[in-house]
Amino acid sequence: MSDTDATPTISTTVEESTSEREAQSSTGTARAVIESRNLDVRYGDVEALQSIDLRIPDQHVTAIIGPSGCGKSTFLRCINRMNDLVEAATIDGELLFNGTDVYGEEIDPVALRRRIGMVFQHPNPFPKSIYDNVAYGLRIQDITDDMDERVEQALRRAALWDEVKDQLDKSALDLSGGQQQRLCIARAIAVDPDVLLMDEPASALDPIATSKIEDLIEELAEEYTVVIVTHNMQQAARISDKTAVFLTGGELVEFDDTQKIFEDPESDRVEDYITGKFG
Ligand SMILES: Nc1ncnc2c1ncn2[C@@H]1O[C@H](COP(=O)(O)OP(=O)(O)OP(=O)(O)O)[C@@H](O)[C@H]1O
Repeated sequence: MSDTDATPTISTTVEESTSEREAQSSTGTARAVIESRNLDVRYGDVEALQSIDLRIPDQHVTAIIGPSGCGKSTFLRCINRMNDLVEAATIDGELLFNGTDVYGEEIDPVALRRRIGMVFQHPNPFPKSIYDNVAYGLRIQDITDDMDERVEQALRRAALWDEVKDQLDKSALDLSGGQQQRLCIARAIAVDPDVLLMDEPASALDPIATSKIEDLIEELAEEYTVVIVTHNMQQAARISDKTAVFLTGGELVEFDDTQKIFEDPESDRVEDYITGKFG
């Protein structure tokens, strides 16, 4: 289905939700931009997520932590329907983006992924120039006006402009790993998404590049909702506002303010995980 065929599109859904946004922000409570209700995911016989109920607040950083195989990436990939590409995956329950079920029949996954961008563990720039990487998403949306300005703004917001402004024609593949990852972030935000999903975005980077990405994530949360999967508990504690702890078996055990999770979790299992007793 093309974007123009999708009725209603994700864009109209977002516009319809403005009154909800205003109503909730007036109470001082962040609106949930993503909400899962009773979400179950299986890959064939493997139960990857069990009855996940989670509300991800607007314009904050939410970290998802937990031991290997507990379903963190699966949850992230459900949000923008990347799991559609996995034949064995079956999904039950509800996953709402601005109040609309992203698995609803009327939703176009390509349009959805423009509103919910994704950055992966290993930087994956296209084998094109720095400029063309950032311009890519805009061109496929037929946005051609003010292209130079849009590319510059995305690179600035991704804290990369000063390092690349004199070499925009250079191949993206010639950048360092950390620069490539910031370029991938610039590519994702050039189309002005609402949500950025990040799957261990710094785990392949050295400490200096990691620190730049962490600073950037905190800045991005002023404009976007960021959901980050990380194995690095210090990183989750440093940069996130909310933390969800998934444990083995695909269970969401606790979700709360990050400070509460790390200083005074309700669950003994979460405390054992945080303090390194397992996982
Ligand atoms: N494409 C797939 N096909 C079959 N099983 C899968 C697939 N992807 C994930 N799984 C299984 O689903 C479960 C959850 O995997 P997932 O990758 O979501 O966990 P994770 O918490 O992100 O792990 P890690 O921290 O190691 O990346 C695991 O048992 C995994 O083996």
